[in-house]
Order: sequence, then C-alpha cells, then structure tokens
Amino acid sequence: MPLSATEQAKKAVGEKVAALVVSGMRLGLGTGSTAAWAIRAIGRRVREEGLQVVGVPTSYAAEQLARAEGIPLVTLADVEELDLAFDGADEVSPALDLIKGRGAAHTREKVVATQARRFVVLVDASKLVHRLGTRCPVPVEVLPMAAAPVMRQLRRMGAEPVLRMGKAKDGPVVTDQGFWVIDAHFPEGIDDPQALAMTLSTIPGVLDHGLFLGMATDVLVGEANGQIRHMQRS
Ligand SMILES: O=C(CO)[C@H](O)[C@H](O)COP(=O)(O)O
Repeated sequence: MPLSATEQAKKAVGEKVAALVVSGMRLGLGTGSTAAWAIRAIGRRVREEGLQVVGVPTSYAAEQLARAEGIPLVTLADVEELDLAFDGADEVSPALDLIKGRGAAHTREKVVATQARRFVVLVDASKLVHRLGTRCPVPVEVLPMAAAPVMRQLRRMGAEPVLRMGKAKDGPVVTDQGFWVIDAHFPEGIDDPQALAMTLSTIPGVLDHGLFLGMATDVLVGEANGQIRHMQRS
C-alpha cells in the first residue's frame, strides 16, 4: 500500500537523520512512528554497510525495534555521552521548544536527549505550532498514588487534566517505569512554558513532564511537497 503524504514526510526525515550517522557514533534512539523510520534506516546501514554504532533506546518499543534491526544496544552506564540523539515530537514552537510524550516515553526520552551533544528532532510539518499547547496537551508522568493531588494542583494552575487511559487495556496507561500519565490540556495554549516547566517539576509525585525547552539543536521538518526543512538552534 502506498504511504500517505504524512508517512512519506516522516520517512524522509527519518532517513535524513540516518544519513548523518557515521561509524563510531553513540546514538540516542527515539520513540514513535517517525523515530522508527530512522531506526529502520540505521539498521539497514548496519547490516548492509557495516556501519558501527551503539544505541541507547528511549523506551521498550525502541529497544525491541533496534534489536530486530540489529543495532547494538548499550545503557547510559556504558557511555559517557551520546554523539547524536534523535526523536519525534508532538509540537515544535518557533523557538524549537517541544511538547513530547504522546507515546508516554517522555521521561526516558528527556534523560537520553540531555546526554547528547546533538539532539535532532524529526517531525512532519503538522507538528509546527506558533504557541505550545495549542495542538496537544502536556503529558505529566506521575506516581499512581499521587495522581489525584497532582490533578487538583494542575486544575489550580489553569489546566484541564485527563488521566490517560489504555486503548487495548482497561484502566490507565502504565509507562515503562510503572507510572501513570496525566495529560494537562491548556485550551488557550501555554503563556510561559519556562514557568510551567519549573512548576511541574516541583510537584511531589511528578516524575517528569513533556516540555522539552532549549534542548533541540536541530529540527528536520518533512514538508508536504517532499522537501526537508532544516531548522537549527542559533
Ligand atoms: O514523544 C514521543 C513518544 O513519547 C514521540 O516521539 C512523539 O509522540 C512523536 O511521535 P510520532 O513520531 O509517532 O508522531
């Protein structure tokens, strides 16, 4: 079946970042449908060209895919830093700030991204927003016993919190860490992402949230016309 235009754009940016990889690199392997294109393309280069890399996966899903593709895996205990991490995103602002976590992997994704000298974000053009929060909620990963007080706190902060429920499971989504995810909706968008990120980080029971501010060094945007736009942090 032919790929949709959106899937073509995801594939294009995934293959673009895979082409930036050279032997010896230590990689952060992102989660989601766009990062999966990159993992598959890197796996192909490992098998066909003998490309020598190691990868740190950001989720169980990324780990399984990388294993299937033959990419050698290591942990953050094995490598002091990563040369390049790549990942998808749910929103990208003009300042290259992000919302991530549709796949509930944002906590590990943030840890991995912070260990990388270069953090390349892969999106199709539908993810570009003028104001963070206008396209999707901010995922907040919480200790299950803290879910109710965290939701009350989020309401006091002006958010509309929704506990994320499983699609093929009764009850809440459970993350790779055994935590839950509260999606904090901001119907008018987020006024001050920095202040929100700081406040979220101080709420007891919150493991981490999906605001990735000042972290992306590069954003590759797959456009509808098949072109790739490269945005870089100045
Ligand atoms: O943050 C993520 C997972 O937690 C994903 O990277 C993000 O949701 C983008 O996914 P996709 O490329 O499938 O649109």
